[in-house]
This record gives sequence, C-alpha cells and structure tokens, in this order.
Amino acid sequence: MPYVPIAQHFYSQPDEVELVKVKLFKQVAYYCLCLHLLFIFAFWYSHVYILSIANIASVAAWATGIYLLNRGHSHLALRVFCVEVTGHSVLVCATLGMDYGFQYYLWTIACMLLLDMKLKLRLAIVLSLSMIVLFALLYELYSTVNTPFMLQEYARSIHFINVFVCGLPMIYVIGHVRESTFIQRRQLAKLAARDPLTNLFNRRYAKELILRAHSSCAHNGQSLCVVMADLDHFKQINDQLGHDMGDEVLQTVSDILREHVTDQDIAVRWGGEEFLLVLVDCTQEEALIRIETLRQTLEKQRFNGEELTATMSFGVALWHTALPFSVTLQLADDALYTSKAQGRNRVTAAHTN
Ligand SMILES: Nc1nc2c(ncn2[C@@H]2O[C@H](COP(=O)(O)OP(=O)(O)OP(=O)(O)O)[C@@H](O)[C@H]2O)c(=O)[nH]1
Repeated sequence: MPYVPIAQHFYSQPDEVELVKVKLFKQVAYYCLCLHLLFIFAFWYSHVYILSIANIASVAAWATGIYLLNRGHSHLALRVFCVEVTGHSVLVCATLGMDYGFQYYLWTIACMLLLDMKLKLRLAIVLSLSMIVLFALLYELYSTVNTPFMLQEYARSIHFINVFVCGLPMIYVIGHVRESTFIQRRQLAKLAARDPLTNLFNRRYAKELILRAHSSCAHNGQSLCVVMADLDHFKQINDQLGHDMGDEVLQTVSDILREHVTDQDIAVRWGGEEFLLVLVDCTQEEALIRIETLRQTLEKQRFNGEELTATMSFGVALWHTALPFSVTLQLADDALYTSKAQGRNRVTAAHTN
C-alpha cells in the first residue's frame, strides 16, 4: 500500500518522519553535490574528460533534486537522484572498470528507494532489487575493463574511500529515520493513552488498564478500590471566569490527583470534570483516608491569584473481585451522588455488602 499521511487536511503539515526524511535527503543531496564537484576537478586533472563532463551533469542533477526537495516534491527528487546515481555508476564502471568501487553507489540508492513512500512497497522492492542486480551485472560486463588512468596506482585507496562514502549516507539516513519513527511511535502511544488537557489516562485506554489491574489483584489476593470524583459547581467557574480558567483548574486538579496516587494506581479523566481513580492493593478504609487527604489538599489550593477555590465530591467503592467493573463503578457513582446531595466537598463510602 502506498504511504498515506495521517494528517489529511489541505493545511496539514507532513508528518514528523516525512519532515525528517526530507531534511536528511537535503543533507545527503548537498553532500553528493559537493562530492561531484570534487570529481569534476579530479577527473579533469586525471584527463578523463568524459567523466569530468558527466560530473557536471551530476551536479546539475543533484541541484535539481535539492530544488525539488525545497518545493516539497521529495519523491520526484529521489527519482532524479536514482537516475543520476545509476547512470553515473554505469558510466564510471564502463570507463574505468570495477577496481575503484563506484558501483557501490547502487547499494546506497537501493536503500534510499525504499524510503520513497509514494511508491508501492512491491514496486520499491523491485526497483531496489534491480539496482542490486545491476550491481552484479556490472561485474560481469566491466571486470575486464582496465583503462590506463593517472590515479590508477591509488585504485585501492579510491575503492576504500568510495565504499566509505557510499556507506555513510546509508547509515546516516536509515539511523535517523529509525530514530524519528521511534519518537513518533512514542508520541502516538501517548496520544492514544492520555487526555491532552490533563495528561491523565483517557477513558478508552484506562478500561484496558483497569481490567488488567483487576485480574492481577484477583490473582494476588489484593483488594482494589474504585473512586469517582467530580468537581463541585464547575459550571460556575467556567461561566464566571471563562473556559481558560476552567481548563487551568482541571489541570491543577489533575496534578493533585497524580500526586496522591501510586505508580500502580490508575488515574483517569473519565469525563469533562469527572475523574476516576483505581487504587490498587488498597482496602476501603485505606482508600477513605487517602481520598480524605486528597480532598483537603484540593480544598486548600488557590486559583486565579488567591481568589478562587475549587472542591470535589468523591464516592469510594471496594471492588469485590467477583463483581464486574460496571457494578463497582455504579456503586462508586451512587456514593458520589450521595456526596453531592449532602452538600458536596465530601467523601462517601459505597455500601458494597
Ligand atoms: N473549561 C472546561 N470546562 C469543561 C470541560 N469539560 C466539561 N466542562 C464543563 O464542565 C461543566 C460541568 O457542569 P455540570 O455538569 O453542570 O456540573 P457542575 O457545575 O460541576 O455541578 P455539580 O457537578 O452538580 O457540582 C460544564 O459547564 C462543561 O462545559 C473542559 O475540558 N474544560
């Protein structure tokens, strides 16, 4: 399947990997342009005029590629590079033979071709393989070519340098693309798991975590508590001080929630101003003490300078391992409702027996 960018709007930026790839191609293109400039003089000095002229064409090709990269046509640029490298390798091998290692550039371009996301994978593989076949064919065709050449005595050194010069961009580009893929994968995993405003787990992702925590606790004979928490009169904060202040309150409250849970516990933004905590290896008595401490901390917190306070109501239910999550959640929710009904800013234990 050809690569389809995730961001599809007209004004969307290309994704991170694509941006890194274009940046790397540009660096490699400048590197190759300089290299070919050098070759113009090296071959002219060695009286191999045909190769000197060919290198002028190569410089033009790399400059065209850079222009295309700057205009956002990375796939076209890659194709120009591909034609240049193929033509150039064949021409140099046909002129000087195989001793100088100019055939190795075909390996580099074979790898780069696989990064042309506009090509279907199958076609990219076929083209890459063709480069490798061509590489082998060059040995069949030009192994016997032995044109006298001023730099002939340096053949081994030139061969070594060419191997190195070909390998360098290959390792550099693939290494960087690999790194940016990892970074993007981490970012995507975070986006899939976290609520962007509060950085707490989102509801969808948390459900998986909760079920795993439940079966682990059931297996280890540990108790588990479910806590529903809801900000009190949050609508008034939004209405009186604006949505941005509301968001700030949500963020600070989330920070406080995070500070009051362990690494094993699960803190979730369950809905707008509603949060869920799953306290692992925690009895209902312990949960009530911990949540009461949390409630008091929040009560003391000041927002909007010193002007604003925010409180929360809580419902705490012990999760009997035989019960499904939905039942325990309902119990915690009922207890939360009781907290609200009794005047808010309080913690209520669910009756689970
Ligand atoms: N700023 C902000 N507000 C939100 C967000 N999500 C939900 N809200 C607001 O949260 C408010 C919830 O209001 P209600 O459900 O009436 O609850 P409440 O005012 O907290 O009242 P009680 O729960 O009964 O104490 C609504 O005004 C929503 O617009 C958000 O991400 N940011």
